[in-house]
Amino acid sequence: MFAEVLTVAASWQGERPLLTYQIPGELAGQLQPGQLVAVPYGERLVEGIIWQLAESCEHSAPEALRPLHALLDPQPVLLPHQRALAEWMADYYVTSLALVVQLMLPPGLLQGSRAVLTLVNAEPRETASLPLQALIGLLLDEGEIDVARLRSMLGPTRARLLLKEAVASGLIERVPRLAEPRLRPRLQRAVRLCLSGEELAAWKRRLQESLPQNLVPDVAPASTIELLHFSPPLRRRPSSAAPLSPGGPTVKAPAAAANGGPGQEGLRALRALAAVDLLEHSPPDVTWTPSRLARASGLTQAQLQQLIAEGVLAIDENVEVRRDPLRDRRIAPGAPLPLTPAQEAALRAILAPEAAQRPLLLHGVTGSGKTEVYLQALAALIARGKKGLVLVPEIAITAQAIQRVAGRFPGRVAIIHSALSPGERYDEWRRIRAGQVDVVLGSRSALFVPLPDLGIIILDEEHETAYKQEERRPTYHAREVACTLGRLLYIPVVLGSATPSVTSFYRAQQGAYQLVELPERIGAPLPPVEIVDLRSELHAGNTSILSRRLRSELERVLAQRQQAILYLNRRGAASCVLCRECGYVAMCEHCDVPLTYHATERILLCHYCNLQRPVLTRCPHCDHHSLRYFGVGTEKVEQALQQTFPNARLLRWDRDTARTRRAHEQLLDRFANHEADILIGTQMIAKGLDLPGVTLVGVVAADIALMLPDFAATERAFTLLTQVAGRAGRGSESGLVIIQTFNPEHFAIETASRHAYHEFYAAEITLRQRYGYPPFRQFVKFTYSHTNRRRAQNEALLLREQLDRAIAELGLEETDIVGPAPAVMERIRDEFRWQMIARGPDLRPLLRAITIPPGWHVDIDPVSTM
Ligand SMILES: Nc1ncnc2c1ncn2[C@@H]1O[C@H](COP(=O)(O)OP(=O)(O)OP(=O)(O)O)[C@@H](O)[C@H]1O
Ligand SMILES: [Zn+2]
Repeated sequence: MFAEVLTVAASWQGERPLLTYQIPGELAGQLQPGQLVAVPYGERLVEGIIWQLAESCEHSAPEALRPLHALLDPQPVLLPHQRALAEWMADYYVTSLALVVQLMLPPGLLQGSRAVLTLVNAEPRETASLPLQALIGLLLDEGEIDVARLRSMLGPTRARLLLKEAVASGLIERVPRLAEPRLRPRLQRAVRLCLSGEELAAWKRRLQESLPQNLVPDVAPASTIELLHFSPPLRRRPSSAAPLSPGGPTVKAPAAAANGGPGQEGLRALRALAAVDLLEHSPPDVTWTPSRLARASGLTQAQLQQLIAEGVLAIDENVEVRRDPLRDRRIAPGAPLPLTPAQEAALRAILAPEAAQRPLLLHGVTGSGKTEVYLQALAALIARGKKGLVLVPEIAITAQAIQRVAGRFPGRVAIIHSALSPGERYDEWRRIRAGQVDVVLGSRSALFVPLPDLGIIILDEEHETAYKQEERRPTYHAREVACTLGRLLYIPVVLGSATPSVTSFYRAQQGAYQLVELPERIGAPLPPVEIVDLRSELHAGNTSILSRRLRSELERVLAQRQQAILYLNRRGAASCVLCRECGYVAMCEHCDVPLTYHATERILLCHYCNLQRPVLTRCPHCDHHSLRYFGVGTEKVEQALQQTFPNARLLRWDRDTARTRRAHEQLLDRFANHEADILIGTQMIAKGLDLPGVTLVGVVAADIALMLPDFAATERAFTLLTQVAGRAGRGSESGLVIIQTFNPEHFAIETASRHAYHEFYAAEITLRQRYGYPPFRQFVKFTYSHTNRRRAQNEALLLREQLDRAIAELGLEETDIVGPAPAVMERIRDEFRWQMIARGPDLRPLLRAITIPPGWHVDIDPVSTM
C-alpha cells in the first residue's frame, strides 16, 4: 500500500501537489484519507494530509520510496467532502491544492519542521575547534539544541561552518523534529464534586442543620444558571460582606447578617453549600478553576482546601477548558413562531426532497421573515439527525444574528468569524469536528469547517460582496463554493436575500436555481419612499446637505421621540464628475460607465476600454460651470446635523468610529436602547438590522453609489438603497424613506423607491447582456502594484502580450482583454496599480495556459472591476 500525501512544502514548488510514500508495516490498517501525518521531505520532516491510499504506484522503483514517518492524529482533519471540495476549488480558482486546504485547517496545523542537534558521542577529540567544543558543552547541558537557535546565536555563515564540522566529526547528529503545534487545547485545574445522590443530600442536610433557621438557602437550579451567565466579579469581596453570589438570589444571607449574622461557621457552611450548588448545576462544558469557584462562592482558599480534605470536592489536573466565543454573552432562548402561509410554503420547498437537486433562491422582501424560515428548516433537519451551516456576511455577525441562531439551538451552535482568537477558532473547529454542535454560524470561512452529517447550507444576504475573497488566493465566492458543496453532498442550499444578486436571479430565471418568493413584509407594509430632487433644492437656494423635506421629517421624528437613520455611501467619494445643474455625469461612450477623474494626469478615464478625455470645465449638456467632483463624508453630515438640530443626540457609525466588532456592537446597542436619536452611517447599516424604533431613513446622496466606474455599480446602488430603505418602519409605527438624489429618473433609484426588484432586474439584465458583462461573460481581473509607475505599466504591457499570444494559440475567439489601465484608485499606499480585465465565456483554459509572473494578483469572477 502507498499513501499519497499533500504537503505544503512540496506543493509550493512543483506542479504535483501529492507525494507518494510507502506505508510501514506498523501503520498498516490504521491509515485513512484526510489524516494528518508526518512525512520525510528532503532532510526535514513535514506535516501532510493523506489525500488517498493506493494499492499500486506508478513510480519506477516503488521500493525506493521513503516510508511515511508517523500518524499524528487518528481522527481525520479533513472529511471526504472537504477533499472533494478542495479539488474543485483548486481547479476552478486555478490555485494550488495546498493553499485551498489551508483554508480548511485551523491556523498552524499544516506546518513545517525544525531540526535539532543531539550528542552522539561526548568525547571531544583534540582536533575539535573551540566553537565545536563549546557546542558540545552546551549539548551536555541542554540535551539538544535547535538549529534555528544556533543560527540566530552565531549568524548564518558561522553556524553553517560549525554545523558542517559538527556533523563531519561524528559527535553530533542532526535530527528532524516536527515543530510544536502552535495551537493546543487549553488545560486547567478544575474542581469536581465528589459526592452524589444520597451522600450529597446527607452532606447538605448536615450543613443546613448547623445553620440558624432563617439562613437556610433556597437554592433553585434556575437561579444558579442565571448566576453562571454573569462573569463573577474580579475583585474578591471582603469576607465580612455576606452576599454569596452576584445578584444574590441563591442565598438569603444579607438579611441574616443584619439580624445577628450567621457567624464564622455559618458563613463557611453557606459558602460551601453555594460552591457545591454551582458545581452541581453547571452545564457539563463549564469548568470551575479553584480560584473562580472561590470567587463565585466566597470561599477562601483555605476553606476550599478543607472541603477537598473532607472528600467533598477534588481537583482534576489538566482539564480542558473551551475558549468559547460566546462566553460573555447572555443568550435568551427563542421559540419558533407560527409561520405565515408564505413562510410555510418556503419551508416546505426547502425540506422537499427535490431541494437537493439545485440551489434554492429565497427572494423575500425586507422584513418578510426569512430568518424564521431558516431557523425552522434547520430545526427540521436537526430532527432528522443532520447538521446545518448558516453563513452571514462578516459584518452581520452582530449580537442580533447570534442571538437569533444561538437562542434557538442553545449550546449547540459554533461561531466562526475572522475576529476569533486563534485559540477560540481552534476550539470551535475541534468541537465541530467532534460532532458536538448542530449549527455552525459564521462568515464565509465557516464553509470550510469539518462539520459531519452536513444537511443544509444557508447563505443569508446572498447579494453581499463580503462573500467574495478578493485579496488572497483562492479568490473564491462563498456562494459558488456553497453551491458546489451542496452538489457534492446532495443537500439543499438556500440563498436568501431581499435583493438577490443579478447573477443569482438570472440563474433562477434560467432554472439553475429554484426560485421561492416572500413578497410581503410581516405585520407592516413596506415603507413609502419619497425621492427628493437635489437639483430643485439648489434652485431654491438650499445648498445644505439636508433637503427641506428631509429636514422637516427629521424635526418630526425628534419631536415625536422616534429614531432616524441617515445613510451615506462614502465609497469612491470625489471620483466622478457630476453637473449640479442638470445632473449630467461624464460617461464613456463605449462602455456605459462613468469616467473617473485622475488627479495625477488631470484626465477623465474609462476603466473598461481606457478611453481618455480631457478634464471638463463646463457641462457639455447644459453649458453651465457647475461641474463637481462629487463626495461627502459622514463627518460632514454629522456637522450639518449638529448645526441644524443642536439638541439631537447623534451617533456616527463608520469604520473610523467602530474599528472592532465589539465597538460595532456597542454602537448598535446604544442606538437600539435609544441612547441616540439619529444614526449616521455607511454601508454597514444596510446589513440586516432589525431596529423597530426607526421610523425614518434618509439617504443623503444616492448618486455616489451609482457613479462608480464598475459593471456592478448600478446593482450595488439598487441593493443598498433597497436594503437601507428596508430598515424603516419595522416596528409598530409606520416608516418613511427619503432618498436625496441628482438623478431622480435613474432606473435604479426609481425602482428602489417602489421596492420594485423585478423591474430593476429586467432593466439591468438587458444592459448586462448588451455589454457582455457577467453573468453573460466571465471576468478575470489582473492587478499589478509597484512603487514605480513605469514599472507597473511595463509589467502590465508584458502580461497583456502574453495573454494575447495565449488567446491566439488557444483560438479563444470570444475572449478579449481590456486594459491595461491604471486602477481607479491608482495609487494606494504609495504603490501604483495597473489593471486588466479578461472577458470570455470561460477563462480557465486561458489561465492554465499562462504563467503569471510574480507580483500579479488575479481575481477570478471579481465582484467589482474597480
Ligand atoms: N411568522 C412570524 N410571525 C410573527 N412575526 C414574525 C414571523 N416571522 C418573522 N417575524 C418577525 O418579523 C421581523 C422580520 O423578520 P426577519 O428579520 O426574519 O426578516 P428578514 O426577511 O430576515 O429581513 P431582512 O431581509 O430585512 O433582514 C422580525 O422581528 C421577526 O421576529
Ligand atoms: Zn469605455
